[in-house]
Amino acid sequence: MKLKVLWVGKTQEEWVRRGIDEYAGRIRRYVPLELAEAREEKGAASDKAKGREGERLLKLLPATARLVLLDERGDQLSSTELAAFLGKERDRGTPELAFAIGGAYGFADPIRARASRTIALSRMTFTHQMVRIFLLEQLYRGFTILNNEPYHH
Ligand SMILES: C[S@@+](CC[C@H](N)C(=O)[O-])C[C@H]1O[C@@H](n2cnc3c(N)ncnc32)[C@H](O)[C@@H]1O
Repeated sequence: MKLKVLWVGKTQEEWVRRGIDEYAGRIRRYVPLELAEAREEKGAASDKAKGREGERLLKLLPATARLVLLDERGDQLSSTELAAFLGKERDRGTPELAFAIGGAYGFADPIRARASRTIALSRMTFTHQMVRIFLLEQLYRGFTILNNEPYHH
């Protein structure tokens, strides 16, 4: 199984880029991982912006990929539940599992309709930049749990 993490807009801060590189490198010890960026829509009303950004995210998504959206209103999982989800997708032969992080206004309905599930990292709202690191760290943690490695306590 391959992983793909999609997001909207450039990574602005150097320290966020370093965090992404760190955890992406760790995840790649377990599975191939691709990171892909959709262009941010600037200067449009929020509904238009999230609609256009959603279309761009969908263009980056392979037809056979299962899509998981990150959204503060989604299902809240523990790290072990996320690990179990990754393991289940791997074992059922999912070729590509994609996680998408929205832009400043979140997701429009068409991309929500394409998703298999929606998960929250917390009920709190984080910046779409910081969620990149939080998600990648949780994916890495999930693989250490699946491999019985001493990272998750
Ligand atoms: C600034 S938030 C968007 C907030 C927007 N008000 C909304 O309704 O989605 C940008 C993106 O970061 C991600 N995000 C922020 N907080 C999150 C959380 N607690 N759990 C999961 N994803 C989160 C989501 O993908 C969201 O689309």
